[in-house]
Amino acid sequence: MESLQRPVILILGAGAVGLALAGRLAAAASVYAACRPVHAAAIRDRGLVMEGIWGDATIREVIPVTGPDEVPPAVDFVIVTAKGTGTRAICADYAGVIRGRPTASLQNGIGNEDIIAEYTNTVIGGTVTTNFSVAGPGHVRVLSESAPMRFGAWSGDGDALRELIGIVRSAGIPVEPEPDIRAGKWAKALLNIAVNPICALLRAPVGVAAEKEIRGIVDGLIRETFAVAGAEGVHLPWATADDYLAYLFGVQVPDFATVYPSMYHDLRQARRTEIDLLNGYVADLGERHGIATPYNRCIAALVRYAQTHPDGR
Ligand SMILES: NC(=O)C1=CN([C@@H]2O[C@H](COP(=O)(O)OP(=O)(O)OC[C@H]3O[C@@H](n4cnc5c(N)ncnc54)[C@H](O)[C@@H]3O)[C@@H](O)[C@H]2O)C=CC1
Ligand SMILES: CC(C)(CO)C(=O)C(=O)O
Repeated sequence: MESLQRPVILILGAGAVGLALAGRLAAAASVYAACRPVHAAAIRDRGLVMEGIWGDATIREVIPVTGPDEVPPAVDFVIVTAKGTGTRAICADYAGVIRGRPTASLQNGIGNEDIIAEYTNTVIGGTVTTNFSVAGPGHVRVLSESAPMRFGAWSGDGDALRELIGIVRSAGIPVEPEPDIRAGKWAKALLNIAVNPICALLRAPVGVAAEKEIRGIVDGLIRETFAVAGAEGVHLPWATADDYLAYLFGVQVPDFATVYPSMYHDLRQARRTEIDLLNGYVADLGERHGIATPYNRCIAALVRYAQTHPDGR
Protein backbone atom coordinates (compact mmCIF):
# COMPACT_ATOMS: atom_id res chain seq x y z
CA MET A 1 0.00 0.00 0.00
CA GLU A 2 1.46 3.40 -0.95
CA SER A 3 1.50 5.73 2.02
CA LEU A 4 0.15 8.86 0.28
CA GLN A 5 -2.73 7.11 -1.45
CA ARG A 6 -6.01 6.18 0.17
CA PRO A 7 -6.09 2.45 0.88
CA VAL A 8 -8.46 0.40 -1.25
CA ILE A 9 -10.77 -2.03 0.56
CA LEU A 10 -13.06 -4.65 -0.95
CA ILE A 11 -15.93 -5.87 1.23
CA LEU A 12 -17.15 -9.30 0.19
CA GLY A 13 -20.79 -10.12 0.87
CA ALA A 14 -22.10 -6.69 1.80
CA GLY A 15 -25.45 -6.92 3.56
CA ALA A 16 -26.26 -5.57 7.04
CA VAL A 17 -22.69 -5.66 8.43
CA GLY A 18 -20.78 -5.13 5.18
CA LEU A 19 -22.78 -2.17 3.91
CA ALA A 20 -22.61 -0.37 7.28
CA LEU A 21 -18.87 -1.05 7.44
CA ALA A 22 -18.45 0.19 3.87
CA GLY A 23 -20.33 3.38 4.75
CA ARG A 24 -18.04 4.12 7.70
CA LEU A 25 -14.79 3.03 6.04
CA ALA A 26 -15.48 5.36 3.11
CA ALA A 27 -14.24 8.17 5.41
CA ALA A 28 -10.73 6.64 5.40
CA ALA A 29 -10.47 4.46 2.29
CA SER A 30 -11.76 3.83 -1.23
CA VAL A 31 -14.36 1.16 -0.61
CA TYR A 32 -15.80 -1.38 -3.04
CA ALA A 33 -18.74 -3.42 -1.74
CA ALA A 34 -19.47 -6.77 -3.41
CA CYS A 35 -23.21 -7.12 -2.98
CA ARG A 36 -26.38 -8.37 -4.64
CA PRO A 37 -27.72 -6.44 -7.66
CA VAL A 38 -30.70 -5.09 -5.65
CA HIS A 39 -28.34 -3.26 -3.24
CA ALA A 40 -25.95 -2.24 -6.03
CA ALA A 41 -28.75 -0.63 -8.06
CA ALA A 42 -30.07 1.36 -5.08
CA ILE A 43 -26.58 2.54 -4.07
CA ARG A 44 -25.73 3.63 -7.63
CA ASP A 45 -29.05 5.40 -7.86
CA ARG A 46 -29.13 7.41 -4.63
CA GLY A 47 -26.14 6.41 -2.44
CA LEU A 48 -25.91 4.13 0.60
CA VAL A 49 -28.38 5.14 3.31
CA MET A 50 -27.27 4.61 6.94
CA GLU A 51 -29.19 5.27 10.11
CA GLY A 52 -28.59 4.68 13.81
CA ILE A 53 -25.69 4.84 16.22
CA TRP A 54 -23.02 4.85 13.47
CA GLY A 55 -24.60 8.04 12.10
CA ASP A 56 -27.48 9.05 9.84
CA ALA A 57 -26.15 9.76 6.37
CA THR A 58 -26.42 9.07 2.66
CA ILE A 59 -22.99 8.02 1.46
CA ARG A 60 -22.18 8.35 -2.20
CA GLU A 61 -18.53 7.25 -2.07
CA VAL A 62 -19.12 3.48 -1.65
CA ILE A 63 -18.73 1.72 -5.01
CA PRO A 64 -20.94 -1.36 -5.38
CA VAL A 65 -19.71 -4.30 -7.46
CA THR A 66 -21.58 -7.44 -8.49
CA GLY A 67 -18.71 -9.55 -9.82
CA PRO A 68 -14.91 -9.87 -9.70
CA ASP A 69 -14.46 -8.26 -13.12
CA GLU A 70 -15.74 -4.94 -11.63
CA VAL A 71 -13.03 -4.89 -8.93
CA PRO A 72 -10.01 -2.64 -9.65
CA PRO A 73 -6.53 -4.25 -9.64
CA ALA A 74 -5.23 -2.17 -6.68
CA VAL A 75 -7.04 -3.72 -3.70
CA ASP A 76 -5.08 -3.49 -0.40
CA PHE A 77 -7.46 -5.41 1.91
CA VAL A 78 -10.43 -7.71 1.55
CA ILE A 79 -12.97 -8.01 4.38
CA VAL A 80 -15.46 -10.89 4.23
CA THR A 81 -18.91 -10.10 5.69
CA ALA A 82 -21.00 -12.75 3.91
CA LYS A 83 -22.88 -15.20 6.13
CA GLY A 84 -20.71 -18.18 7.06
CA THR A 85 -22.97 -20.35 4.88
CA GLY A 86 -21.65 -18.41 1.87
CA THR A 87 -17.95 -18.06 2.71
CA ARG A 88 -16.70 -20.77 0.40
CA ALA A 89 -18.84 -19.67 -2.54
CA ILE A 90 -17.89 -15.99 -2.32
CA CYS A 91 -14.19 -16.82 -1.84
CA ALA A 92 -14.36 -19.02 -4.94
CA ASP A 93 -16.12 -16.25 -6.94
CA TYR A 94 -13.48 -13.68 -5.94
CA ALA A 95 -10.50 -16.09 -5.69
CA GLY A 96 -8.45 -14.07 -8.18
CA VAL A 97 -8.85 -10.92 -6.06
CA ILE A 98 -8.24 -12.58 -2.69
CA ARG A 99 -5.11 -14.48 -3.74
CA GLY A 100 -2.00 -12.81 -2.24
CA ARG A 101 -4.06 -10.15 -0.44
CA PRO A 102 -4.60 -9.76 3.31
CA THR A 103 -8.17 -10.91 3.90
CA ALA A 104 -10.14 -10.42 7.11
CA SER A 105 -13.35 -12.02 8.36
CA LEU A 106 -15.88 -10.15 10.49
CA GLN A 107 -18.25 -13.10 10.51
CA ASN A 108 -19.76 -14.94 13.45
CA GLY A 109 -19.16 -18.60 14.16
CA ILE A 110 -16.16 -20.91 13.96
CA GLY A 111 -14.51 -22.00 10.71
CA ASN A 112 -14.63 -19.03 8.33
CA GLU A 113 -10.96 -18.06 8.69
CA ASP A 114 -9.85 -21.61 7.86
CA ILE A 115 -11.84 -21.47 4.62
CA ILE A 116 -10.39 -18.05 3.72
CA ALA A 117 -6.89 -19.43 4.43
CA GLU A 118 -7.40 -21.84 1.51
CA TYR A 119 -7.45 -18.76 -0.78
CA THR A 120 -4.71 -16.47 0.61
CA ASN A 121 -1.73 -16.51 2.98
CA THR A 122 -2.51 -13.54 5.20
CA VAL A 123 -5.77 -14.04 7.09
CA ILE A 124 -7.04 -11.70 9.80
CA GLY A 125 -9.74 -12.92 12.16
CA GLY A 126 -12.25 -10.37 13.38
CA THR A 127 -15.27 -9.86 15.60
CA VAL A 128 -17.93 -7.17 15.72
CA THR A 129 -20.35 -6.91 18.64
CA THR A 130 -22.78 -4.41 17.16
CA ASN A 131 -26.34 -4.92 15.87
CA PHE A 132 -26.90 -4.31 12.15
CA SER A 133 -29.93 -4.91 9.95
CA VAL A 134 -31.02 -4.26 6.39
CA ALA A 135 -33.89 -1.76 6.23
CA GLY A 136 -34.24 -1.97 2.44
CA PRO A 137 -32.16 -1.97 -0.75
CA GLY A 138 -28.91 -0.07 -0.05
CA HIS A 139 -30.26 0.97 3.36
CA VAL A 140 -28.86 -0.22 6.70
CA ARG A 141 -29.60 0.36 10.37
CA VAL A 142 -27.11 0.13 13.26
CA LEU A 143 -28.89 -0.07 16.59
CA SER A 144 -26.67 -1.06 19.51
CA GLU A 145 -23.06 -1.85 20.33
CA SER A 146 -21.52 -3.68 23.27
CA ALA A 147 -17.77 -3.92 22.55
CA PRO A 148 -15.14 -2.59 20.14
CA MET A 149 -14.43 -4.40 16.90
CA ARG A 150 -11.43 -6.72 17.29
CA PHE A 151 -8.91 -8.01 14.77
CA GLY A 152 -6.10 -10.51 15.26
CA ALA A 153 -3.58 -12.30 13.05
CA TRP A 154 -4.85 -15.73 11.98
CA SER A 155 -2.02 -16.49 9.58
CA GLY A 156 0.74 -14.61 7.78
CA ASP A 157 1.82 -11.01 7.91
CA GLY A 158 1.40 -9.00 11.18
CA ASP A 159 2.02 -5.69 9.35
CA ALA A 160 -1.26 -6.12 7.48
CA LEU A 161 -3.10 -6.46 10.80
CA ARG A 162 -1.61 -3.21 12.14
CA GLU A 163 -2.42 -1.36 8.91
CA LEU A 164 -6.01 -2.59 8.85
CA ILE A 165 -6.58 -1.58 12.48
CA GLY A 166 -5.12 1.86 11.66
CA ILE A 167 -7.53 2.35 8.76
CA VAL A 168 -10.59 1.19 10.75
CA ARG A 169 -9.62 3.45 13.64
CA SER A 170 -9.11 6.45 11.40
CA ALA A 171 -12.64 5.88 10.06
CA GLY A 172 -13.85 6.47 13.65
CA ILE A 173 -14.83 2.85 14.43
CA PRO A 174 -13.77 1.65 17.92
CA VAL A 175 -11.32 -1.21 17.27
CA GLU A 176 -8.74 -3.14 19.30
CA PRO A 177 -6.09 -5.75 18.47
CA GLU A 178 -6.95 -9.29 19.65
CA PRO A 179 -3.76 -11.18 20.63
CA ASP A 180 -5.52 -14.60 20.67
CA ILE A 181 -8.01 -14.37 17.82
CA ARG A 182 -8.96 -18.07 17.97
CA ALA A 183 -10.15 -17.52 21.55
CA GLY A 184 -11.64 -14.18 20.45
CA LYS A 185 -13.85 -15.90 17.87
CA TRP A 186 -15.06 -18.39 20.51
CA ALA A 187 -15.67 -15.55 22.98
CA LYS A 188 -17.90 -13.78 20.43
CA ALA A 189 -19.57 -17.08 19.50
CA LEU A 190 -20.71 -17.51 23.13
CA LEU A 191 -23.13 -14.59 22.71
CA ASN A 192 -24.45 -15.95 19.40
CA ILE A 193 -24.79 -19.49 20.79
CA ALA A 194 -26.73 -18.08 23.75
CA VAL A 195 -29.17 -15.77 21.96
CA ASN A 196 -29.28 -16.20 18.15
CA PRO A 197 -31.22 -19.51 17.88
CA ILE A 198 -33.55 -18.71 20.78
CA CYS A 199 -34.51 -15.32 19.32
CA ALA A 200 -34.86 -16.80 15.84
CA LEU A 201 -37.14 -19.63 17.04
CA LEU A 202 -39.21 -17.48 19.41
CA ARG A 203 -39.32 -14.48 17.02
CA ALA A 204 -38.23 -12.34 19.96
CA PRO A 205 -35.53 -9.73 20.63
CA VAL A 206 -32.41 -10.54 22.67
CA GLY A 207 -34.04 -9.56 25.99
CA VAL A 208 -36.08 -12.79 25.90
CA ALA A 209 -32.90 -14.67 26.94
CA ALA A 210 -33.28 -13.25 30.46
CA GLU A 211 -36.90 -14.40 30.89
CA LYS A 212 -37.42 -16.91 33.71
CA GLU A 213 -38.51 -19.78 31.41
CA ILE A 214 -35.62 -19.25 28.97
CA ARG A 215 -32.67 -18.54 31.27
CA GLY A 216 -32.13 -22.19 32.18
CA ILE A 217 -31.79 -23.08 28.47
CA VAL A 218 -29.21 -20.31 27.94
CA ASP A 219 -27.39 -21.56 31.02
CA GLY A 220 -27.24 -25.11 29.58
CA LEU A 221 -26.04 -23.89 26.14
CA ILE A 222 -23.20 -21.91 27.73
CA ARG A 223 -22.07 -24.57 30.23
CA GLU A 224 -21.80 -27.13 27.43
CA THR A 225 -19.91 -24.66 25.22
CA PHE A 226 -17.42 -23.95 28.01
CA ALA A 227 -16.79 -27.68 28.46
CA VAL A 228 -16.21 -28.17 24.73
CA ALA A 229 -14.02 -25.05 24.39
CA GLY A 230 -11.95 -26.30 27.35
CA ALA A 231 -11.49 -29.70 25.70
CA GLU A 232 -10.34 -27.90 22.52
CA GLY A 233 -7.72 -25.98 24.54
CA VAL A 234 -9.37 -22.59 23.90
CA HIS A 235 -8.50 -20.01 26.58
CA LEU A 236 -11.70 -17.99 26.88
CA PRO A 237 -11.44 -14.58 28.56
CA TRP A 238 -13.73 -15.83 31.38
CA ALA A 239 -12.35 -18.46 33.77
CA THR A 240 -15.70 -20.20 34.29
CA ALA A 241 -19.12 -20.47 32.65
CA ASP A 242 -20.55 -18.65 35.69
CA ASP A 243 -18.23 -15.68 35.06
CA TYR A 244 -19.39 -15.46 31.44
CA LEU A 245 -23.08 -15.91 32.36
CA ALA A 246 -22.73 -12.96 34.76
CA TYR A 247 -21.32 -10.85 31.89
CA LEU A 248 -23.95 -12.11 29.43
CA PHE A 249 -26.90 -11.29 31.69
CA GLY A 250 -25.30 -8.21 33.27
CA VAL A 251 -23.94 -6.49 30.12
CA GLN A 252 -24.60 -8.14 26.75
CA VAL A 253 -28.30 -9.05 27.07
CA PRO A 254 -29.16 -5.58 28.46
CA ASP A 255 -27.11 -3.90 25.68
CA PHE A 256 -29.00 -5.81 22.95
CA ALA A 257 -32.32 -6.31 24.81
CA THR A 258 -34.57 -4.68 22.20
CA VAL A 259 -32.86 -5.80 18.98
CA TYR A 260 -33.07 -8.95 16.87
CA PRO A 261 -29.95 -10.98 16.07
CA SER A 262 -28.89 -11.92 12.54
CA MET A 263 -30.30 -15.47 12.74
CA TYR A 264 -33.77 -14.06 13.42
CA HIS A 265 -33.65 -12.32 10.02
CA ASP A 266 -32.38 -15.51 8.34
CA LEU A 267 -35.28 -17.63 9.59
CA ARG A 268 -37.85 -14.91 8.84
CA GLN A 269 -36.56 -14.72 5.27
CA ALA A 270 -36.31 -18.51 4.86
CA ARG A 271 -32.52 -18.37 4.42
CA ARG A 272 -30.09 -21.00 5.62
CA THR A 273 -28.79 -20.03 9.06
CA GLU A 274 -25.31 -20.19 10.60
CA ILE A 275 -26.44 -22.80 13.15
CA ASP A 276 -23.79 -25.30 12.01
CA LEU A 277 -21.00 -22.80 12.72
CA LEU A 278 -22.42 -22.13 16.21
CA ASN A 279 -24.52 -24.55 18.31
CA GLY A 280 -24.27 -27.35 15.71
CA TYR A 281 -20.49 -26.97 15.71
CA VAL A 282 -20.35 -27.24 19.52
CA ALA A 283 -22.56 -30.35 19.45
CA ASP A 284 -20.34 -32.05 16.84
CA LEU A 285 -17.12 -31.17 18.68
CA GLY A 286 -18.69 -32.35 21.95
CA GLU A 287 -19.34 -35.75 20.38
CA ARG A 288 -15.68 -35.98 19.31
CA HIS A 289 -14.55 -35.19 22.86
CA GLY A 290 -17.12 -37.43 24.55
CA ILE A 291 -18.90 -34.40 26.09
CA ALA A 292 -22.70 -34.49 26.18
CA THR A 293 -24.29 -31.40 24.60
CA PRO A 294 -28.06 -32.00 24.77
CA TYR A 295 -28.99 -28.29 24.85
CA ASN A 296 -26.89 -27.38 21.80
CA ARG A 297 -27.91 -30.53 19.92
CA CYS A 298 -31.60 -29.89 20.59
CA ILE A 299 -31.57 -26.22 19.62
CA ALA A 300 -29.53 -26.94 16.48
CA ALA A 301 -32.07 -29.57 15.42
CA LEU A 302 -34.97 -27.13 15.99
CA VAL A 303 -33.29 -24.43 13.89
CA ARG A 304 -32.43 -26.90 11.11
CA TYR A 305 -36.07 -28.00 11.05
CA ALA A 306 -37.33 -24.41 11.06
CA GLN A 307 -35.05 -23.38 8.20
CA THR A 308 -36.30 -26.21 6.00
CA HIS A 309 -39.99 -25.71 6.95
CA PRO A 310 -40.43 -21.94 6.72
CA ASP A 311 -44.23 -22.09 7.06
CA GLY A 312 -44.00 -24.36 10.12
CA ARG A 313 -45.30 -27.48 8.32
N1 LIG B 1 -26.31 -8.53 11.65
C1 LIG B 1 -25.63 -8.37 12.78
O1 LIG B 1 -26.04 -7.66 13.70
C2 LIG B 1 -24.31 -9.05 12.95
C3 LIG B 1 -23.88 -10.02 12.08
N2 LIG B 1 -22.66 -10.60 12.26
C4 LIG B 1 -22.16 -11.63 11.37
O2 LIG B 1 -21.71 -10.98 10.17
C5 LIG B 1 -21.93 -11.82 9.03
C6 LIG B 1 -22.84 -11.10 8.06
O3 LIG B 1 -24.10 -10.90 8.67
P1 LIG B 1 -25.20 -9.93 8.05
O4 LIG B 1 -24.55 -8.75 7.45
O5 LIG B 1 -26.24 -9.76 9.08
O6 LIG B 1 -25.76 -10.84 6.87
P2 LIG B 1 -26.57 -10.38 5.56
O7 LIG B 1 -27.25 -11.59 5.09
O8 LIG B 1 -27.35 -9.15 5.85
O9 LIG B 1 -25.40 -9.95 4.56
C7 LIG B 1 -24.61 -10.84 3.82
C8 LIG B 1 -24.78 -10.43 2.37
O10 LIG B 1 -23.83 -11.14 1.57
C9 LIG B 1 -24.47 -11.36 0.33
N3 LIG B 1 -23.75 -12.40 -0.39
C10 LIG B 1 -23.52 -13.68 -0.01
N4 LIG B 1 -22.84 -14.33 -0.97
C11 LIG B 1 -22.63 -13.43 -1.97
C12 LIG B 1 -22.01 -13.50 -3.23
N5 LIG B 1 -21.43 -14.65 -3.64
N6 LIG B 1 -21.97 -12.37 -3.99
C13 LIG B 1 -22.53 -11.22 -3.57
N7 LIG B 1 -23.16 -11.10 -2.37
C14 LIG B 1 -23.20 -12.19 -1.60
C15 LIG B 1 -25.86 -11.79 0.73
O11 LIG B 1 -26.76 -11.73 -0.36
C16 LIG B 1 -26.18 -10.77 1.82
O12 LIG B 1 -26.76 -9.60 1.25
C17 LIG B 1 -22.53 -13.12 9.60
O13 LIG B 1 -21.50 -14.03 9.88
C18 LIG B 1 -23.20 -12.65 10.90
O14 LIG B 1 -23.36 -13.67 11.84
C19 LIG B 1 -21.80 -10.21 13.25
C20 LIG B 1 -22.19 -9.26 14.15
C21 LIG B 1 -23.49 -8.62 14.10
C1 LIG C 1 -24.10 -9.21 18.55
C2 LIG C 1 -25.29 -9.69 17.77
C3 LIG C 1 -26.24 -10.46 18.65
C4 LIG C 1 -25.90 -8.40 17.32
O1 LIG C 1 -27.08 -8.49 16.70
C5 LIG C 1 -24.84 -10.59 16.65
O2 LIG C 1 -23.69 -10.95 16.59
C6 LIG C 1 -25.80 -11.14 15.65
O3 LIG C 1 -26.88 -10.57 15.46
O4 LIG C 1 -25.47 -12.16 15.03
